[in-house]
Amino acid sequence: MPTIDAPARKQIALVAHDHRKAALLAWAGRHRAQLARHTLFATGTTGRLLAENLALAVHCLESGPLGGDQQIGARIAEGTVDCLIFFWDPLEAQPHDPDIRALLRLAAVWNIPVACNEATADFLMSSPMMDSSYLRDIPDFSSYRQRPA
Ligand SMILES: O=C(CO)COP(=O)(O)O
Repeated sequence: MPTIDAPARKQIALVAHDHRKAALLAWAGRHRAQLARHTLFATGTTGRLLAENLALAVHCLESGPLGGDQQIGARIAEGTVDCLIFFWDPLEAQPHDPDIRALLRLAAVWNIPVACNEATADFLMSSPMMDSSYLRDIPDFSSYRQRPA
């Protein structure tokens, strides 16, 4: 099975919907020192809040509803995301729901570790695999790519 070598310094994508941003900020504050050892990127507003409140270096993409979720999805397909922390809001419909579903779908396709709440995010951060090299299996899509049209 093909693998991607996720190095000790991970590329972590962070995303939170508006009603979940406070929870993500509180969570990120608890893990700030560890997060700072990785490469962080985020949808626009989430990234700005992380940078302003926690002084973390974050590559800010476009705001989610304006295409930020799709930008992260594209990076997943390109193999440049090692982990996704996505505090999505289970209690409010989002105008860009198709983009959100697409992002979560691509994370499943490419076997990306995903946390959608604090408890799972805690588990991810406490994993020894987060701070060391990790060989992530990716499915062998060669026969799918070569299927007859
Ligand atoms: O809507 C989002 C993810 O679906 C988050 O976008 P912002 O970080 O720009 O608020």
